[in-house]
Amino acid sequence: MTAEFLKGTNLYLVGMMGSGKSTLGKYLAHTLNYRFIDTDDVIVQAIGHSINDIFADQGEAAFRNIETQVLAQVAPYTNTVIATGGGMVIQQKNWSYLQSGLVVWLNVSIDELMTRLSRDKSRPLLKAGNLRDKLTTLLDQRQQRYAQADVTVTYQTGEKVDAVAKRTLEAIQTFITENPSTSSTIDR
Ligand SMILES: Nc1ncnc2c1ncn2[C@@H]1O[C@H](COP(=O)(O)OP(=O)(O)O)[C@@H](O)[C@H]1O
Ligand SMILES: O=C(O)C1=C[C@@H](OP(=O)(O)O)[C@@H](O)[C@H](O)C1
Repeated sequence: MTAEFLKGTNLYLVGMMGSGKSTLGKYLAHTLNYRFIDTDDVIVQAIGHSINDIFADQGEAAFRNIETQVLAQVAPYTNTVIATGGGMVIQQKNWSYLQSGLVVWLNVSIDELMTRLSRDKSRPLLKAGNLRDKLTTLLDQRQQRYAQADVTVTYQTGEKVDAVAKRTLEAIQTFITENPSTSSTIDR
């Protein structure tokens, strides 16, 4: 599929850990013939350590700085789907990069995130304590930021990635039709 309406604009996927940004991002990139980048993967490759180890050795603040640097590096690209880490939205300065493209919030319920993440060991912020409490606290802190996205796609129970992707592209198309000046990769 060539999505003429996108005009090469990058798509940034934001949302909670486990919301499916990487899964949907790969699918969308394949569908659109776009490149796919996962900012966490870029960080792991650049630093040579897992996200868990970076948090443990250098702390969250250092991770957030690296995350911003990676975002700054990928922002000039075009024709790219970028799956961001769940905390990318926290820092306001990151929004200047995110808004160089089109931002999509993958909004997934805490119950669904619980199902997906209950056995996960790769996410340092979920390591200790009660998973539901942690997710609820993080979502409370971040929800307003996620809601700054151009497009919100709310996951419907049981929906497979192809169905989520179809709805995402429809929502993006509607957004661009209603906001024609935002479909350019420059001067947003
Ligand atoms: N539509 C979906 N339905 C069910 N499980 C999903 C869906 N999309 C992703 N997942 C699963 O949820 C987990 C987290 O997905 P992932 O893409 O890594 O999320 P994120 O990149 O947002 O952290 C993975 O196990 C993935 O297979
Ligand atoms: O929500 C967060 O603060 C984080 C989300 C993770 O990415 P995913 O959203 O891809 O799991 C990763 O960047 C790190 O563990 C911190």
